[in-house]
Amino acid sequence: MSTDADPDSTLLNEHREDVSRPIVRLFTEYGRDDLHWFVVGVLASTMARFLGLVPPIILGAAIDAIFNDSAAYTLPVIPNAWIPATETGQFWLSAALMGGTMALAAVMHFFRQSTLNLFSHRVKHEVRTSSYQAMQRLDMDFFNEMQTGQLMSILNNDTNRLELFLDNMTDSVIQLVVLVIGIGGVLLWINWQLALVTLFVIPLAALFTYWFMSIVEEMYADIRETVGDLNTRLENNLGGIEVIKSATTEEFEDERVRDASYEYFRRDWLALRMNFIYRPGLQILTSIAFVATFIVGGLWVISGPPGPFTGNLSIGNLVTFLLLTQQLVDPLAQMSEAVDRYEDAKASSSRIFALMSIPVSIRSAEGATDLGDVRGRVEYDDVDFSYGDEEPVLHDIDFEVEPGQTIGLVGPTGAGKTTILKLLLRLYDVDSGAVRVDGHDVREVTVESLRESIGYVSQDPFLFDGTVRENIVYGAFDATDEEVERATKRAEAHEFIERMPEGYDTRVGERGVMLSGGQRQRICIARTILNDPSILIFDEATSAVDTETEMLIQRSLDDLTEDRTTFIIAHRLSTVRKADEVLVVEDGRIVERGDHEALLEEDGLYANLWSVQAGEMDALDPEFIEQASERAAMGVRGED
Ligand SMILES: Nc1ncnc2c1ncn2[C@@H]1O[C@H](COP(=O)(O)OP(=O)(O)OP(=O)(O)O)[C@@H](O)[C@H]1O
Repeated sequence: MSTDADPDSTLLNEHREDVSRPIVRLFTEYGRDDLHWFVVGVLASTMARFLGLVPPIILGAAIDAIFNDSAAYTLPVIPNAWIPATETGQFWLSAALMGGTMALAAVMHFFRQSTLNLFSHRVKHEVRTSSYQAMQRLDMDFFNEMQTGQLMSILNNDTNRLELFLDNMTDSVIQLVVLVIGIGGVLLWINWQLALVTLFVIPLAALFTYWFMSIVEEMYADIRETVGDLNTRLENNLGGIEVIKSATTEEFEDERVRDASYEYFRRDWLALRMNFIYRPGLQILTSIAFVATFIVGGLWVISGPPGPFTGNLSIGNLVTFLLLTQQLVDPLAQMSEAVDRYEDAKASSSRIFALMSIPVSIRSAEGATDLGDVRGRVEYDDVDFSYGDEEPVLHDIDFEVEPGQTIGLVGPTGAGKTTILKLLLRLYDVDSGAVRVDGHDVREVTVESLRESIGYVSQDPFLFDGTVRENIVYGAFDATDEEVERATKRAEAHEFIERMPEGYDTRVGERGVMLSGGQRQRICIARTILNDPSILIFDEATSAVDTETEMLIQRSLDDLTEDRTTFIIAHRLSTVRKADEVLVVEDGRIVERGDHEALLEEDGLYANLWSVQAGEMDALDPEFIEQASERAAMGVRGED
């Protein structure tokens, strides 16, 4: 995985552009199973909002009939026969109806909130687990390109944003739609002419919102990206805290974090500034509607219909109008938040769907069969390989290994040894040629059966946060205590584990930080032994243990490797001395091959490396010394 901040995660962006209607997909693909909760929530929310319209209507009727005595007491829906004849009766009916609808609205709000929250949390859970599943299956090329922080930001921040959106946005939209339709309907029914004065703001608010949305959409996508960059920087620094402290680069890192954080602040601020215009803008529009209704309605009540208006308007009607207009302010003002959340959620879900749509090229082919019992014959047939679009790293790799043989791979750093064996695990596919196991091209068998048959101890042993035991049984979860102990004894790990404060139950810390490099390696070797694979790969697996412990590990591994194909990558040549064949890799090619004795006789690169390690500096070929310093100067493979 890329550990340095590459601000432009092009791979994700390319796919993001192809994602269409992400919000619809959110509902159809992830909300489907819980849609009933959503429907209940929508109904409860709609009911609650409609019930909220009732008290102003009752109040208007009560003012005209009871307090002003200017009209008969009538209510929509309630039959006149049910209405008491006395003013006192009408008064108490009004109080009961207003109290009743408010209480019922509160119950509806309870259902609205609990069901919509349940729906949104479930969708969030589904989206998070699906995006993790999809991500885990992506090719290694993807992890090489993507920043860890970007990925964490998708799995965490983006899914959280969806929840926020589903929680609040649905409700805000319902509130807006119901209130606009409900209030609009009631106002038009009471007095359609005054209603036009009140409702003229609605299309203006819609236009204003459309304009706002078109501007902020890109801004939100930008913000999400900078959050990812900031996360990457923070994660890098926390992971490399030892390097920072020992190199005393705290100030340099302060500066880099400040830069990343400032970039986030800057883009966030740009979007916020738009909000500063949008929110007051909407507020002004709704206030204009309120004041216009008050002026026109007030004049109407005082001295009859003003200007082009006709007909009557009672005080009760005006009070209902003003109360309902006031109710319009809230949802319209909240619309900005809803739009914010919508844009946010759209950017987040398009990132999530983009991640899910990245094609996986390393997967089991259609109709691929399992490898079955592996004998361990391995064949590299004229293999060429390059990482992504970069320069080729391996050229014409061609060798065969018989079942049970032990093969050593040696050569300068960056020569391509690890890469050769990553092709056997099919972490990458060859550019040309083929890698075969027991005669089967690795691309034609299922990836699972291939990888299950291979045990890989990498040069960078990774332990999960958890106990020693949990790390050892990783992949062989049913192993018994006896089996675990047998494996750790073979890996020369049992004794040091026993000496730890809580033995096998000692926690190893994040990435195994509480253990030494050599202890981590031995635990990883034990894990591999326990998984009992047919083919073993030790990539610098004992580089961090002292020579004495390495000798002990090798001795106890001898019977393990005796009848299984084993690859050992080592810089310490004594590690591969007993190998059936040693492949000497230089600059992506196999330049020498043979057993230890034969290679010494050849007097080439291997013989020179051996002399270096044996301390026989005088025996070194001057040409070798010259080439070695060229390689060291270039840092890697000795490319020209
Ligand atoms: N994921 C990657 N993306 C791009 N290039 C890579 C990647 N991994 C390795 N390389 C490059 O491929 C070349 C071979 O690397 P590889 O790790 O196979 O060498 P190696 O012989 O195992 O080195 P070492 O002995 O230091 O472990 C190097 O030049 C390295 O920079």
